[in-house]
Amino acid sequence: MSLIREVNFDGIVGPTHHYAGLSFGNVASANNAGSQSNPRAAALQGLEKMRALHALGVEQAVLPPQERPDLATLRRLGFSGREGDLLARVAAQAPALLSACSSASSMWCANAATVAPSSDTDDARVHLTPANLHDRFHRAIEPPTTTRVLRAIFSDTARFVVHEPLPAHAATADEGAANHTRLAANHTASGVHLFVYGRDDADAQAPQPQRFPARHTRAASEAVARLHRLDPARCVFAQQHPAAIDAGVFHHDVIGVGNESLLLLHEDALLDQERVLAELQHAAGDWLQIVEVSRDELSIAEAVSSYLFNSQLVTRPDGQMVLVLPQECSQSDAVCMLLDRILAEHNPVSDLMFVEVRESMRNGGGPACLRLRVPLSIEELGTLHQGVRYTPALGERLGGWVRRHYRDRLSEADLADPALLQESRDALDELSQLLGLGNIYPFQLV
Ligand SMILES: NCCC[C@H](NC(=O)CCC(=O)O)C(=O)O
Repeated sequence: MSLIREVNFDGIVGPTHHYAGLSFGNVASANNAGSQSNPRAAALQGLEKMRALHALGVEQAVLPPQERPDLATLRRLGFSGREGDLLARVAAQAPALLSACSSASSMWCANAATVAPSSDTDDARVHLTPANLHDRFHRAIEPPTTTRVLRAIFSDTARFVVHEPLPAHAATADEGAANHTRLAANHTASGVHLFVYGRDDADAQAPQPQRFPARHTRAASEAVARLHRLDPARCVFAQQHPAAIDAGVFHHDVIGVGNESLLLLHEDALLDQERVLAELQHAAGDWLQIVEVSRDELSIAEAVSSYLFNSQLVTRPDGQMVLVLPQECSQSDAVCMLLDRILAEHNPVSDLMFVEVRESMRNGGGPACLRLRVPLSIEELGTLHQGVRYTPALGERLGGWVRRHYRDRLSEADLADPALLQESRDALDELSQLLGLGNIYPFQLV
C-alpha cells in the first residue's frame, strides 16, 4: 500500500469578510457583531498560515471563496431588478439578509465536508460529503458551490467520490469535519472515526442544550459513515456535552483535536465521556493515546476564549507533531501551563507554533476551522486538480491578488455598495483563472 499523507486545504478568505453576529451560540461571532473588519488582513493572515504550514513540511492546498453577496439567493427570496437597485432594496428592507448573503463564512472549510481516506473505505476510493450546514442560514447557502468546487478538484471518479450533501433538513443537519476526527497509528494505517453530534432526534431521553442550538445530528453522522463505506466496528458516535454547547462550544473542534495516534480533548467535551473513550480505545487498539485536559487546568470558558483546542495538530516529515495554535493562546497563563505539561509528557507533540489569524478568530474561527484535512496517497495527490496545491510561488501570486482586489476595512453599511459586488466578482474571476478551476461561480455560469 502506498504512503498516505495529510493535505490541508485552507479556505481563502473572501473579499466581503465582515462581522455580522450571524452564529447564535458562537461567542466570538456574537461579541464582535457590527465591528469593522479588514478583509485584506484576513486573507493575508490565512495565506501566511498556509506558508508557515507548508514550510513545516505539511502538504497544503487552497479552496477558493464563494461569490458574495449571493444575488442568486436574494432573487430566490423575492428581491428583483437591476443589481444596484436590488442591493439598495435589501439593505433598506432586510439588512440581516444582506449580511447573511454576504458572509465570507466558506473560509472555515473544516465545515466544507467530511472526508474518508481510501485506506478506510470499502471501495478504496476517497470519499467526501459536503456538509449541508443546515442550522445557520448564511452557511446553508454554501453547499451547492462547495460541491461544484470539490468536484472540480477531485474530478477523477476512479479515485474520488464527492457525494451530494445530505438532505437539507433539521433531521440530517451536518456541520462536516469540524465534528469528525480520524485517528490512526499513522496516516497510512487504517483509521478509527470519531463522529461527534449535538443531538439525537431518535433519543427523547438524551439531554439537550438549554441555551444554544445543537447544530449537528447523530442521523447525519451515521449517514456520512454509511456513504463513506466505513467499517462500522471502526466508527464511534458520541454526543457533545450539552453544557459545553451552552458554554459556546458550537462545534466539537472547539474542545478537542486529534491527529494520527493522539487525541487531545477536554474532560467535559462529551456526554458519557469515559464510556466513549473506552469504546474508542477498544476500536483503535493500544496505539491510541488520549490526553484529557481537566476543568481544573482549563475551564470550558477559557477553552472557548483561547481556542486552544482549535489548534492544528500536524505531523512533520520527521514524524514529530506540532501544535499550531492561535496567537491568542499565548495570552492565557492557564493555557501556557497546560502547553508546558503537554510538551514535557511522553507523547508525540514536540513543538508549538503560534499563528496570527485574528480576523477569523473574531468570528469564532481558529486555525483548525480554516482547514479541511484530506489524507491522500501520492497517486491521489497527483490526480487531483494541481492548480490548488500550495507552493511558495502560488502564495506570492495570491498575496499580490489580495493586495490588488481587497479592501482594508468593511462595515455592514458597505455591503450594499454595488462597487463591492463588482470588485468581488473581478477578484473571483481572476482567482478561478489563477487556480485553473474554470467556471465555478454562479456569475460565470449564466
Ligand atoms: N468552524 C468555525 C465556524 C465559524 C463560523 N462563524 C460564523 O459564521 C460567523 C459569521 C458572522 O457572525 O459574521 C460559524 O459559526 O459557523
